[in-house]
Amino acid sequence: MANVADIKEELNKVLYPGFQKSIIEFGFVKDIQEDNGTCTITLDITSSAAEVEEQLKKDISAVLKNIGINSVKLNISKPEAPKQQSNSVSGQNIAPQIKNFVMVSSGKGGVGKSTTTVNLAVAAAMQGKKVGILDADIYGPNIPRMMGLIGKEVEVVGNKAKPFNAYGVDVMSMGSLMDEGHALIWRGAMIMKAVQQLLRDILWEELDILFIDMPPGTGDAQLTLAQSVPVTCGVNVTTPQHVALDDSRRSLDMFSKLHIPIAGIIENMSGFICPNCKTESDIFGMGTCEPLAEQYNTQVLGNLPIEPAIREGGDEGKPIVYCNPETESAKRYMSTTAKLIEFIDKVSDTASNAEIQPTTPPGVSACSSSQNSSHSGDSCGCSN
Ligand SMILES: Nc1ncnc2c1ncn2[C@@H]1O[C@H](COP(=O)(O)OP(=O)(O)OP(=O)(O)O)[C@@H](O)[C@H]1O
Repeated sequence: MANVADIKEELNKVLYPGFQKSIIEFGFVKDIQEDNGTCTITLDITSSAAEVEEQLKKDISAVLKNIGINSVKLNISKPEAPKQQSNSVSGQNIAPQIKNFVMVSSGKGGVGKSTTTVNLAVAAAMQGKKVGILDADIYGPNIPRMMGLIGKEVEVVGNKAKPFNAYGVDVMSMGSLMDEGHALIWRGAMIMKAVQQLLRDILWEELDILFIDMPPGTGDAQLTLAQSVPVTCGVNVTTPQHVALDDSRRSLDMFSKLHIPIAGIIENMSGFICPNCKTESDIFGMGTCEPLAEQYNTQVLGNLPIEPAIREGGDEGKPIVYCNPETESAKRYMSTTAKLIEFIDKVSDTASNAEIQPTTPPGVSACSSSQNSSHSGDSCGCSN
């Protein structure tokens, strides 16, 4: 009858799949028990792949048969398989301390994307979340003004920059890192580097949600972001006019191509609330985003009216949702944010960027068709 030493000798012949060393040499065999012809082996392996486990079972049974053991019980402990999340085989995440990344996009400029980002972020902080805003709108970084941070110096710790904090929200903007009024001509590779540095070289604390204010359109910044971190979901901001909705479609298509779950559309400048009589009137149209949302199997997260206090809040660095919470707009920002958080909670564990691979060699723009193009506002190379 075979004893534990005999069993160990046989197991020394079992190679770990894909390697030239045995499971004994690797130290994977943690325990061997022999009881009346039944052998119980405890293995601690490093792969979560089912094929590895199957192969080991086959090989161990085969070698033990040689010494008359036909009944083998294997207890294999292995690492948990990584969770399949939304959107790279690389699965890059250069800012793992942040739980959720929300990409705020718009098909075109001037629809209120930055205003919306600020108020959503402040509202989320007011609802108890640890929140940050990354202003990646390199062509028009407006977040410092809207958060009352104009003229504030960036604090550098070691070789990293510390985010500002305003209204309970951590904030960093390209605008705070560039000389004021200094316009840069951004090329594809520069954009990619800037977006990555804003994630990697900023001392972001542990956050529940990082809201990312993207440049308008669908270009290098969007693709780089999706390749660098697992984006939890995307929010599209639009105005209700049909011309704006056409641009929004491109933005929503981009989310789909990048496997980013669409949290919803925010219809901004949806009706006008008169500051005097408080009546709401239709200016650019209202409710036109519902069919668009249906088409993309998503929802309208909220309708924000044109309210002069929203613009004033932006210009003065006093977000309406925090500074004028009694206004209709502030209430709508709060309910829109609650809906967004509900969506984030639903999809949070599924976000990944494992399928998004660089489409061009490092240093070359992934999206621009020409390396010399300075601003590829609406060219999404991801589709090529
Ligand atoms: N609902 C609103 N009511 C009143 N004013 C608004 C509203 N939304 C945005 N605005 C104003 O419209 C202007 C453009 O807004 P904002 O800068 O947020 O747009 P944007 O889409 O981020 O633009 P860009 O992409 O060009 O940076 C700002 O002056 C802002 O205060």
